[in-house]
Amino acid sequence: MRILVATAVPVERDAVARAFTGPMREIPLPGVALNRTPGGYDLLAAGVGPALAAASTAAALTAAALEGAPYDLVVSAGIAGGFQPEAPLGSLVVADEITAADLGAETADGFLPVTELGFGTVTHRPPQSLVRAAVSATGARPGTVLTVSTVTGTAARAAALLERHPAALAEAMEGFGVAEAAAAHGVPVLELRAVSNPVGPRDRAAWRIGDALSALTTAFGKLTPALESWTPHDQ
Ligand SMILES: O=C(O)c1cccc(C(=O)CC[C@H]2O[C@@H](n3cnc4c(=O)[nH]cnc43)[C@H](O)[C@@H]2O)c1
Repeated sequence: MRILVATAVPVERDAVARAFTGPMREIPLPGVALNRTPGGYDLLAAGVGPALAAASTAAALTAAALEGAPYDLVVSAGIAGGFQPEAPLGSLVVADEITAADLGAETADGFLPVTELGFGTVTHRPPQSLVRAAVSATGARPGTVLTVSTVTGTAARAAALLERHPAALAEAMEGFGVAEAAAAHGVPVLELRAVSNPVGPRDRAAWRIGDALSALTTAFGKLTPALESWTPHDQ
């Protein structure tokens, strides 16, 4: 099983790396660098936001395919804002839906997703069996993880997002981009997030990034055996 784990920034990648023992090997590729674990996981700090995350993930997927050793699974991982009270700080969320929350058009009657404008897609659904395996291994809650290009900073915006996406547990900035790249290569995707801050009014003092990064390390320690025993044919 060849697995690519895409985080946004190096501190998230390093939090994932701490779940593995042994030395990492750096593999430079055009535009990106992979950190390969002794067990063969490739860790990628893919950048912040859906566009850069998609471009970096696509570069890694293309390089692997051209080498004749394509990935079997892509995991989008990192910290996230959690919708309260369902996703408290330090808790884990696994996406059963990865949804681009701000990909569309603002109209006088409200927001229209691109799908209602007649093109594109706004949601990717990871394989249900994989979500179940990840939930059971890590204790994460399953739910929608929104991808946004602008971090929510007001209670009104948080409420508007929840009204449109009642099953949303968390928001982050890369999952949909990573999922688009994976889908273009026909590779399944999973998104795992550790909650570092509440979604809502901006309050930097409320961030618990260290706790979220520790939760991410612990989660990957439990997740990897589950990923390795999962087969893409499971539903
Ligand atoms: O400046 C702020 O108010 C602010 C609040 C929360 C997060 C940020 C970031 O720049 C982090 C972006 C980074 O981390 C993920 N992330 C973490 N929390 C959130 C969130 O509440 N909403 C969206 N993304 C979040 C995200 O995936 C990025 O990689 C700044």
